Parts: sequence; C-alpha cells; structure tokens
Amino acid sequence: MEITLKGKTALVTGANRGIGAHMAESLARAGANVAFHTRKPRDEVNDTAERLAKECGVKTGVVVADLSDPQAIDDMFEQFDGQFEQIDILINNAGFENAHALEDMPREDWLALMNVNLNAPFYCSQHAARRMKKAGQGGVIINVQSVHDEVVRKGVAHYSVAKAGLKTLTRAAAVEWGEYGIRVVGLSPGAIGTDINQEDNERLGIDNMNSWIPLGFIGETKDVAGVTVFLCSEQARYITGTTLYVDGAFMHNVMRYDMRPDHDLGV
Ligand SMILES: NC(=O)c1ccc[n+]([C@@H]2O[C@H](COP(=O)([O-])OP(=O)(O)OC[C@H]3O[C@@H](n4cnc5c(N)ncnc54)[C@H](O)[C@@H]3O)[C@@H](O)[C@H]2O)c1
Ligand SMILES: O=C(O)[C@H](O)[C@@H](O)[C@H](O)[C@H](O)CO
Repeated sequence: MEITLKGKTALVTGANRGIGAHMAESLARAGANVAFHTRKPRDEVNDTAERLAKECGVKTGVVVADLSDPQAIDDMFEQFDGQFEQIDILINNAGFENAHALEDMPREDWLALMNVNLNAPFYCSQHAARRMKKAGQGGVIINVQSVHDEVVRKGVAHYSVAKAGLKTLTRAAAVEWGEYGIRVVGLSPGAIGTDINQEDNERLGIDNMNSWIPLGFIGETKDVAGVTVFLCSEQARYITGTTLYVDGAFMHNVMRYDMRPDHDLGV
C-alpha cells in the first residue's frame, strides 16, 4: 500500500535543522505541502524550502517565530494563513534541553523550558485544531516527546516534566478532538544524533552510548522522519492518543545506563 500525503498541508516547528528538518523534507517527499518553521529568518531554510518545492512538486513556505513568545505563535499562524489554505498536519517538534541540578535550577530556566517544550505545543495545537475543526476534514498532530517523558535522568528534571506533560496533552487532545477526526500522536525518540545531544555524546563517549542502546547504535534523524510520514498517513488512521517510542529499546535499559558513575549531566 502506497503511503502518500498528496494534497495535505503540514506545519513543522523547528524545521531548520535536526529531526524537524528531516521530518519536513520527508513530508514534502511524500507529497505534502510544507510550512518550515524557524526561530530566526535563515537563507538555508528558504533555500531548502524552495528546492524541495521544485523537487517534489509541492508548495512550501517558511514561517518565523520564537516559540517562547505566545504572541509570536499567534503571528506565526497568521504567516501560515497568508501562504496556505488549510492545515492538515501539525508537527510540534521544536524543543531544547539544558542541565541544572534540581535544587539549583533557576526558576527562569524552568519557565523558559516549559514555555518552549510544553506551552508552545499546546498553543500551536489550539491554533491547528481550531482550523481543522472549521475545515471539517480532520487532521493529525504529532507531538515530539522523548524517552524522558517516562524515564527521568539526573539534571534534566524540567525537560522530563515538560515531555511527560506533553505526553498527557497528547492523550487529552486525542480524546477531546477525536470527534472532529483529529488524531494526536506522541513520538518519543531515544538518542538521535543531532545538535541537542552532541555535547552529551562527546562527554559520555559515542562507544559508551552505543553500548547502552540495545540495538547498538545512536539513531539518525531518518529513523524518526520515516515513522512520522507513516503516522500522518491514512495507514495510521486508527492510531491516536498513544505514544510511539523510537529508541532502539534505550528506555528499557536504564539499569545499565544508570550504573555508570558518569551517566548524569555533571550537575
Ligand atoms: N536528538 C535526540 O536525541 C532527541 C531525543 C528525544 C527527543 N528529542 C526532541 O526532538 C525535538 C527536536 O530536537 P533535535 O534533536 O532535532 O535538536 P535540535 O537542537 O537540532 O533542534 C531543535 C529545534 O528546536 C528549535 N527551537 C528551540 N528553541 C526554540 C524557540 N525558542 N523558538 C523556536 N524554535 C526553537 C531549534 O531552532 C531547532 O530547530 C526536540 O523537541 C527534542 O526535545 C530529541
Ligand atoms: O530526550 C532527549 O533529548 C535525548 O534522549 C537526550 O536526553 C539524550 O540522548 C539521552 O538522555 C541520552 O544521553
């Protein structure tokens, strides 16, 4: 059965690099029109969007917003509406991670992470769901969570709390918006080779990281991007409210990971 997203329009947050960039490209290659979100205007994003439009015969565009600012999120959807007719797919991908001992975590750092990793996906989901409900053709919202939505790790309590919150939002939104044909799915990567964990991998050692992951290797962005296309497609029409872990069984191997004295983030 062919997996196609022809005729669908997607908005991907954090599409300028890493997992989001690969997801956006894969959605375009599957035939979807794609809005690439970036925090700051960047020539590379415009170039990639234009190139993929030509290569895939789809419409692409770029929207800009600092997702820590709710007003900027409202503006981003106005930018989107100015370029596209409707939204069928929202990928809440953008997010960040930093390390603090819990007792010393500055409140502003806690709040800053909540704003980008939990509140922004909620605000974006509201915008998307209102448009999907009005259009009456259903839709798909994918929340990019993490193995840390279940498995906690010293030094990133705020990240785990935000991702766990997002996992619960996935469930709540799926229940509330099911009657409109809107599916909401969590996608939780394990360790994927991107900028977000480059420092961590260098400090812990790639060989160690690989050895803690049952499948034996750190994932690549393509491992998450391909699954995203499937989850957005008609083949996944009965999947909603649940979370798919794409982690090589990393999350089930915490004992091995935790026994290392240097497993934490050095805080
Ligand atoms: N790489 C991994 O191992 C891994 C594992 C689990 C979950 N994740 C999640 O995957 C998602 C993508 O991460 P990645 O690995 O591609 O990392 P990345 O650092 O390469 O990408 C993060 C993206 O989020 C955007 N972003 C961050 N703060 C923003 C803000 N204030 N406003 C607008 N955009 C902002 C960045 O510009 C970038 O596009 C994140 O939600 C992350 O938590 C990644
Ligand atoms: O959720 C994430 O962004 C990742 O899982 C990272 O936190 C690391 O890859 C993991 O903690 C192993 O070092």
